[in-house]
Amino acid sequence: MPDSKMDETKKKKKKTAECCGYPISIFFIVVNEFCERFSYYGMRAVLVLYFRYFLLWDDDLATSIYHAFVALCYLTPILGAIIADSWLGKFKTIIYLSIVYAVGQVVMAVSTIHDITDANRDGTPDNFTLHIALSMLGLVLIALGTGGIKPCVAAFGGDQFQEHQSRQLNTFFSVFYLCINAGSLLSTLITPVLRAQECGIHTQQQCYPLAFGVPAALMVVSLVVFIAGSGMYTKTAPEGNIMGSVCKCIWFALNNRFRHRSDIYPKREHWMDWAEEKYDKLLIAQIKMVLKVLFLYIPLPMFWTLFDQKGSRWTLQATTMTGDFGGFVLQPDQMQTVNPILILTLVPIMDRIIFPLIKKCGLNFSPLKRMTVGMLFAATAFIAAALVQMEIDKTLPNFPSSSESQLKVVNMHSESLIVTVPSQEPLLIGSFEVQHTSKHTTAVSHWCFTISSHVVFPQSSPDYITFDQQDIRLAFNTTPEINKDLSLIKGSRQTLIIPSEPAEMYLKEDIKSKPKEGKNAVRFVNGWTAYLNITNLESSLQPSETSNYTLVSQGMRKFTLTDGIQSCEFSRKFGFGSSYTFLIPSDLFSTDCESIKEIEDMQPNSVHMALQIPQYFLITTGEVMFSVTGLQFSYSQAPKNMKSVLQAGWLCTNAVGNIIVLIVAELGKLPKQWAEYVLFASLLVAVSIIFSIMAYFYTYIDPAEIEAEILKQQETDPDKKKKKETLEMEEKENEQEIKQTKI
Ligand SMILES: CC(C)C[C@H](N)C(=O)N1CCC[C@H]1C(=O)O
Repeated sequence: MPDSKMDETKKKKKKTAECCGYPISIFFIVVNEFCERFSYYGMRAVLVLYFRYFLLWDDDLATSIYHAFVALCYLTPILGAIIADSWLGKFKTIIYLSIVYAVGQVVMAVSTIHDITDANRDGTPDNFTLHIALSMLGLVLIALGTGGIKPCVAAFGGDQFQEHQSRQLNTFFSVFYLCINAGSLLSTLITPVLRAQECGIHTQQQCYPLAFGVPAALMVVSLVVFIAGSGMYTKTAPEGNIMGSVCKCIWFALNNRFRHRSDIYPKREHWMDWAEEKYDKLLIAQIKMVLKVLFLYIPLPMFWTLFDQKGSRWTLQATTMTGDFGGFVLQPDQMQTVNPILILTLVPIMDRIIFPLIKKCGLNFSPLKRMTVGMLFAATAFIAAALVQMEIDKTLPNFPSSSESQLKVVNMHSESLIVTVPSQEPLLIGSFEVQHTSKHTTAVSHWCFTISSHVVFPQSSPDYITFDQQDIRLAFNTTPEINKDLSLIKGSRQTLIIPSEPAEMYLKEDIKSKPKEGKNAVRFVNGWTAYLNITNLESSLQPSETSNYTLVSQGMRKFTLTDGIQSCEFSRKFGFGSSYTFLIPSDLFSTDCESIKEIEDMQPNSVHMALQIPQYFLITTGEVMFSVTGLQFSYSQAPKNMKSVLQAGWLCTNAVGNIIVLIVAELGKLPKQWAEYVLFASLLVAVSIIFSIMAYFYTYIDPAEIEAEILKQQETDPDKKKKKETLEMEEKENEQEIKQTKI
């Protein structure tokens, strides 16, 4: 940094107002971060639902675009850091990119107003292309904004502290992290509630404009708060195109090293020293500092690969568990809020109790050691997740493999039927009853036939089901006897519905995995003599027809059945993740719906979501040790003119982790989920061992001290003038290049 500029900064630093040892400007920065994180996580909480239920995308497209957006948000920090450190400085970069961000949020909120294209006022947009285009534009702007400002805000916060405030500087990063999580916690609780409201000009629909509008408003507040602190900030001016100089210096060092590869040339301590002929010692030393830290970051994405699965695999795991806590019911996706809640409690505990205690015990718990231990905590979290998964697996239904089929027979005929399957006991199926046989595999290797075994009804009269090698054949004791050949779908569960007229029997595919989001799948078989309208079903049910599954949430659910003349109500309490087929008998209305029979296609979840708390506790403890420390470390080890760049490098580890999750999700899973968890835990243990070895060879530095020393040396260095001239020439060349490109 030119000496005049450094003096200017020093002068400004002296003027900063303090409160309890902290610069007052910090208040504006942490409030800004709180609002920004509220805005980001609030918008993210309803994004997939917006894709799925407003834009009507399928699950795969919705989740892919969502993950691509998250990855982009953690890649754009590089851009923000380059703009800040090489061109605008952190303050202006934060302001300009926050404007981009707020505009993005507003565009996103506008894209969710269905009325803007709903000319026929039917409640659905008429021009999806416009809504998609607007939302994609909004998301790109948001990604640019949120990612762009992220490395700058943390580094800008650090810049506010003076040399004598190093203890406060460390606490700042913890408070900064607390604000991130307080903002994200509040918004992930609030925005889904806002979405569930109904609003609209012509028709009332789910209120996405409010769910996206409130985060947009918070982003504007964030910007206003940041500008309000303007007069109090310590603003370090950028030192020209530092990133351009860094790239050129590295390129020159590599080239020069290659040109002098022969043994006749004496070796130099570091390959970057080959830039000494042309470049300033200070720049070379600064590049060395950054490269050393970036090298250390190579194994770190693995931590985020595990961490980011909280939102995907762990939430899926929660959908196979029960969230009934007695007084309140927790939905599977709400389990994720345990992470920010724990952050809010664990950060102060670590900072105030655990770390000071470790220090008192005389142990040197250096930042890199903390990060290694953080990784080990995350690995144990995955072992805990594997143990929970094993418990869940014990309660899951025995789904057919890809070479098996499962069949269940439902008899809605007025008389009992008997079914025989070769090499099995004959089965009696009473009228309006269900019969399931135990698993049976035929001798033919490519054709496995399994009949599930949930409920066993008493057997009384003999009749037969037969099946040949490819298909099954059913014979019924009706006059004349009915024979039916059926082809079962491999890897599927099917129900054979035998209606009041057995000759019209048909197969209906059953649900073959746990219903989504912990909901319950229900369907009805209409044994009533006329069509029926049932609440929650898409269309009316013809006589003998079986409806498709419809998903209902946990709790007491009421169904009204009507044939247009008579009606009755049927209520049932549901747990999580169950599936039922309800048989509607011919005496439906005379029994006031009481005679409806239920078949449990799938048991409700029985393992409690509270069992996930240990894994959340472990991963969050790991996060506090890894992420908060990483943030501090990236700031403290960066040269003053590349603080944002190193913050961006740190955030990049998160982006790469996210991308790995995407790839892993695409590549598919191990057959057993618990095995996948153990695999990830083992990989992270291996990576943390590698990281600890790398950390062992890392020497902590005080960049400011090194920089001051080099500057002092250069004062007396006769070569200094020459190198300064070269640098100035370079800068002029740069400027000319830029001018020419503009022309
Ligand atoms: C996922 C939580 C809502 C937030 C998380 N605990 C967290 O603070 N972060 C995850 C990535 C880095 C950091 C953030 O800056 O959001």
